[in-house]
Amino acid sequence: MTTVSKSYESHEDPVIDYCTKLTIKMSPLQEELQKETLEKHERRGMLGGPEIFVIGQSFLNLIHGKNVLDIGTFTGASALAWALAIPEDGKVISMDVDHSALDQIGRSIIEKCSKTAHKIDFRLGSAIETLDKLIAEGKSGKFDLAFIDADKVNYTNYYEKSMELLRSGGVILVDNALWDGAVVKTEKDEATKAIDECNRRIFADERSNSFLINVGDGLHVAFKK
Ligand SMILES: C[S@@+](CC[C@H](N)C(=O)[O-])C[C@H]1O[C@@H](n2cnc3c(N)ncnc32)[C@H](O)[C@@H]1O
Repeated sequence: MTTVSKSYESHEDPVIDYCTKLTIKMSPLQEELQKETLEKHERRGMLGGPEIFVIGQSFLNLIHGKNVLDIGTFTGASALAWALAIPEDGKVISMDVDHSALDQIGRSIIEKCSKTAHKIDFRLGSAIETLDKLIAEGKSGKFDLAFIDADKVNYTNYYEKSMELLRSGGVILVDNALWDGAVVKTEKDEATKAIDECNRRIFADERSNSFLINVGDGLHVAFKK
């Protein structure tokens, strides 16, 4: 079985190489952040794939997106990608339980560009709590895109809360939706079961139009009706 590994990892499929080479476009700031993360962080495999960022940026352009939920910050690469794609008055709320990777690597790189940095609001704490707080503050229906990329056991919860917070026509991107192919295996650990459950929940959900694509580590795309 072939699944597509992240484009910054080595793999042996020349067709995938061809596709990613002719898809990935990164700003110098993104290149620096990717390089520093891959060179310096011991959990570098958590870094989002740049082809996923291009897809998300394209959706943001398509739907004229301004307000983004970035669920799982790590070194800030996905937050930076969305900030680069939204207008001056847009906002990315990026959430994580741990800011050590951001403080070690991403924050100083992102802050070099004042035109982009002010668009990102990094929130420390459980993403469930951050999303619930946004709902309690009356922000339901105010967001254009949600990128789900934090702890896998909460994927369905993140999907549900994102559906609540998105406006009609908004898009949810669920990263790692194939989990290196583990979703099709008979034996599944807790994370794999949770991703599989979320994929099936999205497929059955009449509130959205969706498709699951074999790009990167799998990307489930759902447009809120
Ligand atoms: C795969 S990384 C995010 C990668 C990032 N989106 C990117 O594109 O480079 C997942 C992140 O989720 C965070 N995380 C794990 N559990 C969490 C939780 N319950 N709430 C918020 N963040 C969580 C981890 O600390 C980690 O930084």
